[in-house]
Amino acid sequence: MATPMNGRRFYGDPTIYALSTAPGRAAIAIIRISGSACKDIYHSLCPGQKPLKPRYAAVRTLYRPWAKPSPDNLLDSSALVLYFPAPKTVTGEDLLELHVHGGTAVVRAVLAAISQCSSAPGAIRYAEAGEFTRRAFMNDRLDLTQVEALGDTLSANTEQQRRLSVRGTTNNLSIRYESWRKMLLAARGELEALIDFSEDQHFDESPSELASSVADQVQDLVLLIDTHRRNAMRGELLRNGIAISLLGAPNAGKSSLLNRIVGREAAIVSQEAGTTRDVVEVGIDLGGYLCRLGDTAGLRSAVLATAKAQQEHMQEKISMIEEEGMRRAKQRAIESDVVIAVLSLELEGKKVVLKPDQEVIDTAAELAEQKSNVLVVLNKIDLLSGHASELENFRRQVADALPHVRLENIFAISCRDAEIFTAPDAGHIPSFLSGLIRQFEDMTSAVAATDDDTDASIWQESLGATERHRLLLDECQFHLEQFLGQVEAGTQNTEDSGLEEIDVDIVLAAENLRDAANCLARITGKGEAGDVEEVLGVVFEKFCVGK
Ligand SMILES: Nc1nc2c(ncn2[C@@H]2O[C@H](COP(=O)(O)OP(=O)(O)OP(=O)(O)O)[C@@H](O)[C@H]2O)c(=O)[nH]1
Repeated sequence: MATPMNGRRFYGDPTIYALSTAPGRAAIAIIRISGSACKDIYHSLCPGQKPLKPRYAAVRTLYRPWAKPSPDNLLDSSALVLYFPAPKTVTGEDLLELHVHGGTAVVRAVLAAISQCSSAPGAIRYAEAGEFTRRAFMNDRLDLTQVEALGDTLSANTEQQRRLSVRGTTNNLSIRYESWRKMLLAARGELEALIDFSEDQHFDESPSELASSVADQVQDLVLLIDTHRRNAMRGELLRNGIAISLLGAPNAGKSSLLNRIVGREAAIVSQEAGTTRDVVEVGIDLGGYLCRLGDTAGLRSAVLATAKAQQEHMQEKISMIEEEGMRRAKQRAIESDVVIAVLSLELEGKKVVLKPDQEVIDTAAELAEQKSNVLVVLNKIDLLSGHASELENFRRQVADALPHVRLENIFAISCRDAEIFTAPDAGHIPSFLSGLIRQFEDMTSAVAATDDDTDASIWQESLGATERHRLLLDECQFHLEQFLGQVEAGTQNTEDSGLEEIDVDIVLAAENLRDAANCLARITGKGEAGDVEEVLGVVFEKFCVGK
């Protein structure tokens, strides 16, 4: 059944068909058929009608197969039919497209008719999920990186996911991986020539010169791969969503802010401190970025009491449940891509004060020092009515307490004003959101390989690399570093012992280059058959029937 084609298994039989548009009532439904029986199916459904001109749309009447073309046997009175001959088709096989009227009964009747077009059992069957794309891959019409990008395109929900996946459907990523692989294979070839011919042939370079020039090339490649991996991680933020944590003292207004951002009452807001005990997570599209926004339990120092307890001169102990809530809040913040520390102004008698809890400040300061991903919002600025000039002082106080947070990342807001008023920037929430989206842009734009490399746009496509690519690149980098370590140690030995010949185990070094090249081949699907089959299952899981 299977015949070899371009070194891969050719998926010639059986012919597959499927409804490629969404099921349900619609103006038009498109049925795709791929395989060697396309022409036979056409002649069975459109008996006596003109042959199709390849790649031209034609209007045809569809009848039940093997039946007289009479009104009784009519399936669809006018369908648009297109025929694409192999091999330059989306699947690499003959392809027939039937654009029929989108009524459920019409579609069902045409699908049933297609399955009856051949008397040979199993020659024509309904396609499995992703089978058209699988055939495109098997017939070299798409490589694995393009297949993955296609899967992402189909599941893209936000604008940024769409942009990322559409970029990946070109084969630029594969071209890059292939060029790296070829470079490694050439380097390996040079090294192996040393083993095979060094005894009886003269080389322009001495063995040690050759080893160090190969090491220089490999070193450059390691830098490129490392940049590519960093960009892949940035792309993963777009694909998987940016995790955001709201961190702050009880009653600072975390739940109120979450509700203002989401635009609905996703979290409970209450005057009672400690309302949020566990992480409340909401998925949201912010400016085209998929985000997972988490409201967390309030953080407070053990010695500090709530406002009510303070007034009554008593201290509240932190219960075990609250302690667990705080632990989860901190853990979630550590694991998040962005942390929003919510501080609030409070009324002390008639005076408005900023009394941030030390636990919140310490946690935010530590996070800001480790990664520059902390934004601060100073909430409840409506309490300042009439004393708005004091706001700058409060902002400065926050900046002093959190020196690693940039001043432009400290925002003053009022969740209450945002709730009550309808003005475009009520409560300054939209200004804060613009700042948040700027942070997303910074985190997800491509980085260049070196500081001198000012044009990061050539790295743009690296954002489309998937987690699978990144893991294989990690493995590739490991082998390259092994190689560099061997050359370095060998060169050192040569120098120390005054040897003329380089003391590097060339066989082992070449083996590392081979393993590194193989990792790159596995990314594009040009690896060994077993590897390819293994990833195919994972990649095609995402696909729907008809794609
Ligand atoms: N004046 C004023 N009050 C606010 C503002 N934002 C929130 N509040 C009030 O502050 C109180 C606490 O708000 P929440 O949003 O529940 O605070 P929280 O940080 O989620 O509290 P916990 O769940 O206890 O951690 C509620 O009574 C809110 O109405 C604001 O901008 N101005």
